[in-house]
Amino acid sequence: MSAVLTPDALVESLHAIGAERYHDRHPYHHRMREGGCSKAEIQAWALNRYYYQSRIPVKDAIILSRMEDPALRRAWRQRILDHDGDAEGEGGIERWLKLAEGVGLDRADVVATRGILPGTRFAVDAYLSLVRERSLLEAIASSLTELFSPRIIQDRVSGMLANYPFVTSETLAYFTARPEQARRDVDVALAYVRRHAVTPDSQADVQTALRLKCDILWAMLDALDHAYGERGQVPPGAWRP
Ligand SMILES: O=C(O)c1cc(C(=O)O)c2c(n1)C(=O)C(=O)c1cc(C(=O)O)[nH]c1-2
Repeated sequence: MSAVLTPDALVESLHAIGAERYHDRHPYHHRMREGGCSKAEIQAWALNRYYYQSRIPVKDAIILSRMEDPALRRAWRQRILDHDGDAEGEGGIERWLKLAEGVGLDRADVVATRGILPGTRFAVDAYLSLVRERSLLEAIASSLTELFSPRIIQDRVSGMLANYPFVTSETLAYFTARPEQARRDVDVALAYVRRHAVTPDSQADVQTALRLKCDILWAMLDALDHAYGERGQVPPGAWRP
């Protein structure tokens, strides 16, 4: 059996997982930021990722429903507000729809998730299953890919603005608020993990949950690459440029 890690060593091991398998290493991400994607590939990314965006508050509501501690619920419920907003026309989901419209998609089609890839659906639904079926500690730990998101967001936004004339900073406004929100989300999740993952088994569970979440994000880009990249195998029923 492996030895128990200090909280700092556990966090270090999580960073090592991110360095190995976060989706900033995926070829689709690199192609996108370097200007190698067609407009259709950018549109496919926006369309498919909307499904992820739309499920995030549902995922957080599942996690919230499993929390017994009011202080933790207070901290966690902010995530739902970030995505749903406080009123019509506000919040991250609305801003993602603006992004999708900005790259030329029809809002109603995006909201209907018509034409999303089977791989996207399976990957995102796996995230919901994970937070429903595994322990609260693992559910919380699975959000820790946000440790790495500020970096990929900066990389993506600067690359897209530099390389695609049809992409504007207004279109990408979704990402403006995210790095700060992600840092705040991570503070809460990491404090919980440091406090509760104090045995070799629970620490291994945390690492496994983070790997699984990295795999989910990776699988989403794999699906896009397979359908809209060089191979161009668009599955039946999926969006065609
Ligand atoms: O742009 C990205 O690459 C990226 C990555 C991630 C992530 O690492 O999970 C999230 C987001 N964006 C994001 O915008 C977001 O709201 C978000 C919520 C969560 C989560 O697991 O609770 N991850 C992410």
